[in-house]
Amino acid sequence: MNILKQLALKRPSTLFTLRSFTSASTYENILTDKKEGGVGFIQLNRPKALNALCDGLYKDLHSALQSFDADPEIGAIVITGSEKAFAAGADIKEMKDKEYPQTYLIDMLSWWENVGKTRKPIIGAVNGYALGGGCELAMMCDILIAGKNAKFGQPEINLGTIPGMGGSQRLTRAIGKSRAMEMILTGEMMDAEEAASRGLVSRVHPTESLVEEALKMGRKIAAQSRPITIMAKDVVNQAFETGLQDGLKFERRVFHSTFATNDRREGMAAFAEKRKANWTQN
Ligand SMILES: CCC/C=C/C(=O)SCCNC(=O)CCNC(=O)[C@H](O)C(C)(C)COP(=O)([O-])OP(=O)([O-])OC[C@H]1O[C@@H](n2cnc3c(N)ncnc32)[C@H](O)[C@@H]1OP(=O)([O-])[O-]
Repeated sequence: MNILKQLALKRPSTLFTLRSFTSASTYENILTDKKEGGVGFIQLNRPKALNALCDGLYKDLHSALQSFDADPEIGAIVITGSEKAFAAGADIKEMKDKEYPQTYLIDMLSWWENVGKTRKPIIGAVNGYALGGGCELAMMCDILIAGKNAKFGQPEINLGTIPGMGGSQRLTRAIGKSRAMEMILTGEMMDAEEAASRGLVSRVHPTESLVEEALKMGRKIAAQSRPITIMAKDVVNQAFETGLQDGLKFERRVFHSTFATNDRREGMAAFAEKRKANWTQN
């Protein structure tokens, strides 16, 4: 492991205090950059395997997410792949020889849930294939937008297995039981327009401009108060993860807690004084 990568793993924020480091990216399976306006950018980068999600890619992604989460200059994160593939699934070649006891013992794939523990909002920008684990990774993002050529699918059934990174749960919640069941049992793909019409993605853009649109959305989010943004993300996630009464109670408590922040005071004062809010992030 080179020295820069060791540093990044030991002290996650060290490398991310630079303004931009596209060319200085220290990861093997992803490219990272700090974009203007406080947006952390992550591009999955295993072109020869259509960004299949090998263990090394997970480690890189997790490390980059932790670094951006810890970086006070970053307010939102964009994850994308290539124009051909967001990610074509878990790495089939890496897992084909595994046996049951081993998968159970290490709770294989459970570590991917760490992506959902990222506190800052993640925008997933999907062009091309988002299949199996790729579709599941996309669904771990907080906002999902798609290029016109995006194709979502859970084709594990064709491999004699089932989704293992949350697909059966998140897809069903996102598009309803019947269509999720159809996709998971037939392995067939869904195109971008249908994904938008069913609420799996919030917008569809031309393939070539998708990343710029994601960055634009990221800049808009990053311009808001950081603590309030994280609170807002938390309450929306509760709607996805709990029943209505629990969710309502949680939302109300977090709403009350915004009154403990200066940014809430500033936001309302700025409105009343007809000026732009000056966030102090506390
Ligand atoms: C455990 C439970 C959870 C399981 C979750 C899963 O995600 S299961 C997975 C669910 N996903 C699937 O079942 C989808 C599997 N993939 C496909 O069906 C097709 O690749 C395609 C339709 C996406 C594109 O077809 P295309 O003709 O345009 O392209 P191409 O096919 O020529 O691929 C180029 C190279 O990429 C390689 N590679 C691609 N995907 C994977 C992968 N997941 N892994 C490893 N490698 C992969 C491919 O082997 C080839 O390498 P080679 O031979 O040059 O060394």
